Amino acid sequence: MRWSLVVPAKRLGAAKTRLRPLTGGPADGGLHAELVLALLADTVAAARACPAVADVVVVTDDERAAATVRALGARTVPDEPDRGLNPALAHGARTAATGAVAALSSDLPALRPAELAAALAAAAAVPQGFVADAAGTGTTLLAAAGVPLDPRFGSGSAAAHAAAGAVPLIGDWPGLRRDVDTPADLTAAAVLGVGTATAALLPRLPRPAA
Ligand SMILES: Nc1nc2c(ncn2[C@@H]2O[C@H](COP(=O)(O)OP(=O)(O)OP(=O)(O)O)[C@@H](O)[C@H]2O)c(=O)[nH]1
Ligand SMILES: C=C(OP(=O)(O)O)C(=O)O
Repeated sequence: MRWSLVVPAKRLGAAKTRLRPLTGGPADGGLHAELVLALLADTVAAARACPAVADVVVVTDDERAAATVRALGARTVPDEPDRGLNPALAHGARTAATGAVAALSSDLPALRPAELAAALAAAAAVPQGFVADAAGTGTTLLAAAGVPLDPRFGSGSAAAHAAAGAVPLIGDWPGLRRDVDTPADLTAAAVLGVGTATAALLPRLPRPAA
């Protein structure tokens, strides 16, 4: 089974505010936006390199993010209907080229194509499945095969997805589970090994995460 992946990306300057301490605050010369973009680029590059993935669609109104992910082979769609993360994911899912669709977090710089392939293979066995983040409370992948994607991302989304009938997918997928919300998360991702975009940025951070 091959999958369409939907990746959300709000405007770079507005995203991932918990990472702002890493780049020195609002007057950082655009470094925060570069960091958010690097996390997205490494996530999309790993997804595009996964043989189980037919199509990557990034839901964004950020022109720089759109140009970067298109250069990596992803498609983009506008950030509609402008009602937050879950409606944006549902909108992206409706444009999918396949009947198997998964929402993937945009902040997975340590993602490996092989672990994404393994998680999608596990997801193919159930109508809806999800991968919890490293903390166990959030979600990094929500997959739907033959049924509409029903995204419930946000605080406590692992429990919300389980309550909606999605099956927790279990496997040794540390890069897939390692989303980067905080400086400590970036350190943990660096220990696993991050993609080229994030690796190039780490030495430029005034307060290095790793
Ligand atoms: N396209 C799109 N992406 C969104 C939207 N809201 C959030 N996202 C993306 O979804 C991911 C998780 O979003 P949140 O959990 O709200 O995190 P965040 O606001 O980026 O980070 P913090 O400010 O640190 O809480 C990030 O990659 C965001 O870019 C939205 O309305 N549209
Ligand atoms: C939106 C979510 O994650 P985060 O805020 O960690 O990006 C989530 O885990 O559902």
